[in-house]
Amino acid sequence: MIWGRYLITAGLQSCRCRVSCQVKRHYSFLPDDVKSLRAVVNPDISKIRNIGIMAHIDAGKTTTTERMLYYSGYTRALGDVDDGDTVTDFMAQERERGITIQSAAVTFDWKSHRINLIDTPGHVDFTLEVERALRVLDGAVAVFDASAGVEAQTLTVWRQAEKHHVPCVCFLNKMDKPAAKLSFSIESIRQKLKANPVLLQIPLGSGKNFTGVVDLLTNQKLTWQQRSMGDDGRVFESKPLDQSDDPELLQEVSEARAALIEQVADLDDEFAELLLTDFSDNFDAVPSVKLQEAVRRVTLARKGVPVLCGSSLRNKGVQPLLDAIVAYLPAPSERHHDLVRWYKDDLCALAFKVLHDKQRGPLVFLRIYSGTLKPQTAVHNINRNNTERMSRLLVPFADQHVEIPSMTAGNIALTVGLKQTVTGDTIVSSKASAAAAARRAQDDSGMGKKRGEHAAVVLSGVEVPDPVFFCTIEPPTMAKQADLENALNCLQREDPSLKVRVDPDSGQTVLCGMGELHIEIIHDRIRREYGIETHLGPLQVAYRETILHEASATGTNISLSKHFLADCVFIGTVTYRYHCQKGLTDTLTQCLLTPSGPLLGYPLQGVSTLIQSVNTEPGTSPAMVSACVSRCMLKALRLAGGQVLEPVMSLEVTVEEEHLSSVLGDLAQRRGTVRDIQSRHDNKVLLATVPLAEMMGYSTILRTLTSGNATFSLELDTYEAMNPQDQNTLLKRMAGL
Ligand SMILES: Nc1nc2c(ncn2[C@@H]2O[C@H](COP(=O)(O)OP(=O)(O)OP(=O)(O)O)[C@@H](O)[C@H]2O)c(=O)[nH]1
Repeated sequence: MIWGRYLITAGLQSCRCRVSCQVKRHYSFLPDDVKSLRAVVNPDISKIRNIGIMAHIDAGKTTTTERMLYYSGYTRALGDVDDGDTVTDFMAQERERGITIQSAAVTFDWKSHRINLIDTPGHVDFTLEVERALRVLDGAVAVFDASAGVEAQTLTVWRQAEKHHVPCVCFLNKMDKPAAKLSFSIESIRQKLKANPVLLQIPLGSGKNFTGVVDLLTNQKLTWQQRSMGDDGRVFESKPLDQSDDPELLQEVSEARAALIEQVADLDDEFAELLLTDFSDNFDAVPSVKLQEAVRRVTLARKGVPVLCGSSLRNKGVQPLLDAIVAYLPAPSERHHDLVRWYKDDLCALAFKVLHDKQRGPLVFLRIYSGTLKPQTAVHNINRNNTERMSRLLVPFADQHVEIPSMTAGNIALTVGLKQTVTGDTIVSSKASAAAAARRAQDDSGMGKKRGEHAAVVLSGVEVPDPVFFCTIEPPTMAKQADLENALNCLQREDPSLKVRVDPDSGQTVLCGMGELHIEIIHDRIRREYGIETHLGPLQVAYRETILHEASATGTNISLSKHFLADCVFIGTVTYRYHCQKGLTDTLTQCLLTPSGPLLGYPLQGVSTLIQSVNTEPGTSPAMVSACVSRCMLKALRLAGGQVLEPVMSLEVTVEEEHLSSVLGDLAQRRGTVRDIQSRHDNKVLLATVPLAEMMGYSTILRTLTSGNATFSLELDTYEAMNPQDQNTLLKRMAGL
């Protein structure tokens, strides 16, 4: 039985089609034999590493994760994305398409350390999934295709890691490719990520002849001899470099080691001092353990990123990467998590992911920051201000889960029974514990009660970007509407980037998502997981609107014998003032927060409102004020003139030179603007901006234009005003003309 994979590289996603399948995985100790894990359910916090694997699509995250699981003893057979039988890509869509959609958590042990690893998606439509994972991780491995260096999505996830101050290790994968180049990749990390790469290894051989690496800290030569086709790379040779080795290699290693020592000394004062006091005669004599300690300090301080290389697919270089995770990435106790100190030893955890399981209901992933989590106990959700009972506690092994009696700070746990909890919620042991933490926070900061108990003791979540695409979704029959609503509710709890609303005019349910692929996957999941064959309307772009100039309007609303007057003025600066009767504030605020544009009813942006006065008579109802303010606003908006803003994407296309001109010609017809054309080996990398509305179905067109020899990535850049001609065309189309 074979899973075939057709890598159609010119795609919003790389599309790998299933031919036929019968997936059977062999887990080393699952489901019956989980002794090794149970033996150390709660390891010492210094031995825990909560890490994520992140990269551009197709860099090899899942392949690398598979090798880690295999070498750690977690699986007994190597999974392969191309065969659709990896552990972490367990959703049917992931296996069919060969891409990661959901971040999956796996727990395994490596050299007496507990590694909680999250494999994150590379496709831009699922960026939020990466950010949610990074929010709760202590370190990350950034995987690169060594022939491509830093690619578009790597930049995005790198920025996310920086935002959450997550120390990283870089892994230059695919060193077996003929175009793989160490110096090019290092330079692109330096240039594009503005990071400080600290090279810890030198590759042995290149392309097909890549056989291993030299560890610059220890001067050990690590070689993986491919004895047979099916060699799993578990066994490799480690021996010191000696004079019998190739003189060129000796020279290269000696220079690279000297450069490493110098670089680390520049970044770490303690190491510099050690060199100058104890090894001033011969820097090279510095013990590797001292160098390793210094590299660790540099990594944790995020002054530099260790760089390793290998080829996961060819089973080379993954064990040293695991060693590097343990050696250089931080334990939970080495990370500073604000707020946690207010809880002392009380439970404080963050819900960072929700999954719906048909049998067990919602499964909530929690990162425990302090205290201990136990099953069959009640926990308090600060964000929702409710208390829920947790029935079971599990350790996540991708789609397999092992039940455990308790879990301590620093770990990632999976809970059953929390039905109200949503991604981003803070979970504590009780309301009293939250109040005690709030008191500690106030005492410590010297701020009075005013600061707000809630804000002080809640862990910050993740910002959810606005969706850029939407379409209507309809059940096959009205009888299925309730089922569809339930499915959408469940999917929304899992995925905060999915928005669902009801169109006020047509009453239709509208799905709003981050891209074509995102909406396609949601549609597919409703069919497979909830058994509802829905119909999707045409995909539409989420435009915005703004006004052209300032305007003011006055309105009067008369009801029975009561009347009042409201004047609204729209101005260009951010000012918001209101003067009204007590009790009407909320109504007015609500009215101002949800205005829609005058042209097509899209959300307004860049508009500020000043209500000059609201005059009411005694007994005027808030609803009347609201209606009057709305009317005034509409009037003022019409007077202010409308302008449609359209989402403009940054596009990166990597294409063979011979196809460049046809890609450029096509882009011109799509109202694209070319920003730069760079060379990458034999390929050209085209950087451009293009309106999202012009990019529907681009993957198919690009595939045709380039005979499948191009890849592209698309990311929201900005919203721009449409020119009058394009705007008119859009208005006519929307009006059905
Ligand atoms: N030549 C070569 N190909 C590799 C290597 N590692 C992975 N690949 C291939 O690259 C493709 C993508 O690998 P994945 O592991 O799915 O990459 P990913 O980063 O997890 O992809 P997404 O989750 O979809 O973002 C697959 O066809 C792999 O077989 C490698 O070391 N060398």
